[in-house]
Amino acid sequence: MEKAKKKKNVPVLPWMRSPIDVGQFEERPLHLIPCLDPRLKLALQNMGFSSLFPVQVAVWQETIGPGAFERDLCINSPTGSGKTLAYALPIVQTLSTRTVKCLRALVVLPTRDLALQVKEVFASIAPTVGLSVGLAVGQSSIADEIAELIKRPKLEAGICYDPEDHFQKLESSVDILVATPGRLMDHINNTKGFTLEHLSYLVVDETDRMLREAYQSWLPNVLQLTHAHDERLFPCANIFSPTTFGALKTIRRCGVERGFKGKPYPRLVKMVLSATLTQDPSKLAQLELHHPLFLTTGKTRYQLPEKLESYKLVCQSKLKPLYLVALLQNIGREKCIVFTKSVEATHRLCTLLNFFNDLEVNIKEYSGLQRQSVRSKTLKAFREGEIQVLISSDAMTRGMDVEGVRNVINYDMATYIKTYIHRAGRTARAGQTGCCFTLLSKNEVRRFDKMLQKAHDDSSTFHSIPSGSIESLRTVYASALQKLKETVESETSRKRKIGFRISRRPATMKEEHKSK
Ligand SMILES: Nc1ncnc2c1ncn2[C@@H]1O[C@H](COP(=O)(O)OP(=O)(O)OP(=O)(O)O)[C@@H](O)[C@H]1O
Repeated sequence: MEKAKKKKNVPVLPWMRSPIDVGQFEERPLHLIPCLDPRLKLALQNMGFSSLFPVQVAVWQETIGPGAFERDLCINSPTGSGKTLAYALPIVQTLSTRTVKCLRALVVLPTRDLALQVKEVFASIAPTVGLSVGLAVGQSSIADEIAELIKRPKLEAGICYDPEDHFQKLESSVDILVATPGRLMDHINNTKGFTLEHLSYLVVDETDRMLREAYQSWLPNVLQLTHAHDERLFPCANIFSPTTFGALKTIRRCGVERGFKGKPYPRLVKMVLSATLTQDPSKLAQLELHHPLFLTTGKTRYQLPEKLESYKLVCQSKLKPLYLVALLQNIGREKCIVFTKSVEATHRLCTLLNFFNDLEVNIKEYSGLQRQSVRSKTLKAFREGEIQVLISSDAMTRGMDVEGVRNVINYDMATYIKTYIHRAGRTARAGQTGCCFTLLSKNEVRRFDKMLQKAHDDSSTFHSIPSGSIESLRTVYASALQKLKETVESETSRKRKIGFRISRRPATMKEEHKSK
C-alpha cells in the first residue's frame, strides 16, 4: 500500500524525476552574484533587496551562469518565494546588450491584475539598462495600447504615403511585453506591426492555470509563430498560411543584430512557473519544451511557505459568520484576506460584515462579479492600507502579492490542495510569518486533514474562540441578518427592473447596454 502511494507521487516524465533541488541553494547577497550588471544591482538595492532568494540564485545559475539558457526551465517553487524576479532578472540582464529594439521577451499571465503586478517588477529593473516594458491586458483602449506598443514612422509633410507601405516601417516600442492571453491574441490578429518574429524568451507564469484553459488557443498560435523558419530544415514552412493568423504575416526570422545575418537565430527559450506545477505529460507537452530542466523545492510536490502557521477553527455551519467576526476582532487592524466559495457568497458575506458596526476595520469585496475598474480600485486601497479586510472569491487566490497581509481566512474550505496552497500563500511571503485559518464544520475536519497530507503538512492545530465572545455577538448578528435580507431583496428587484427595461428596448440599444 505504502509502495503504491510512493509510486503515485513519482512523476511520469523522466526529466522530472531528476530535478534540481532549489532547497539546496541559499539566499545570496547581491555582491556575490556572478556577472550581475552593476546597474541592475543598483536597481535591486533601490527596491530594498540586498540578496537573491534561493529560487532566484538557482535560476540565475541556469541562465546567466554555466547553464547559459541552454535548456527550457520548469520551476516549481512555493508561493512568495520570489519566482517573478527569478525570471525577470536574467531576461533583463541578457537583453541589456541588445542593440536593436524589437519584441524579444513575452510574459503571459492569466489575469490583468497579475500582469500589472509583474509589469511593475520588470519596470523597476529594465529601464536602468535601457529596455522598455509594455503591457497588453486591455486596461486601456486597444488604440492606446497599440500607440504604446508600436512606433510609427514620422511622416514628412507634403509627401503622400501608401498606408500599406508603413507596415514595413512599423517597429516595436517595447523589448519586453507582459500580456494576458486575450489581449495578446487581439494584437496577434489585428495590430499592424505587432510581431513575434524576434521573440527570444517566452515566460508562462501560473503555468498550471494557463494550461487548464485554452484562452483562444494563444499557446499553439504563439508557438507556431515563433517556430524557426529555415527552409532547409523545414521545406514545408511556406505552406503555412498567414491568413490563419490574421495580420501577423511573419514567421520567425534570422537575427536582427549585426553579425547574426544568415546564421540560425537562437531558439525560443521557455520558462514556465508555478507553486503547484502540473506533472501531467499531456498538459506539459503543449509547451513543446526543449530539453527541459526541472527546478523544484524539496522532495514533495506541494509545499507551503516555511513560516506559515495553519489553524483549524471548528464551528457549526450556521454560526460561521459569528466565528468570523470574533476572529476578525482578534486580528485587529492587520491586513487580512477572507476566501469564500463563490462570487455570490463573497458579495453576501461582505454585505453582512459591513452591518457589524463594532468591527473597526474597512471591509471590501473583490471578485469576478465586479468590473475590472472596481477591482483595481479596491486592490489599490488594500495595498495602501485603506482597506484592512478583503472578502474574496478565488479571483485573489493566485499570485497576488500584497505587502503586509498577515492573515488568510478560509471562510469556506478549499476543495483542492492546489487552491489551499495558493490561498494560504497570500500570506507568509518572502520569508515573512503569516497565519492561515480555516473554518470547518465537525464533519469537514477529516477531509481537510487528508487534503493537507498531500502537502505533507500535519502542523495544522485547532484554534478556539471563547463561547462568551460568540454569545455577545448574537443580538447584533440577528439585526445584521435582517438588514442583509432587505439588501438582497432590494438588489434583486433592482436587477429585475433593469433586466425588464433592457428586454423592452430595441435590439441596438440592448447591445449598447451590454458593451458598457
Ligand atoms: N531578492 C528579494 N529580496 C527581498 N524581497 C524579494 C526578493 N525577491 C522577491 N521579493 C519579494 O517577495 C515577494 C514575493 O515575490 P513573488 O510575487 O515573485 O513570489 P512568487 O514566488 O511569484 O509567489 P506566487 O507563487 O504566489 O506567485 C514580493 O513581495 C517580492 O517583492
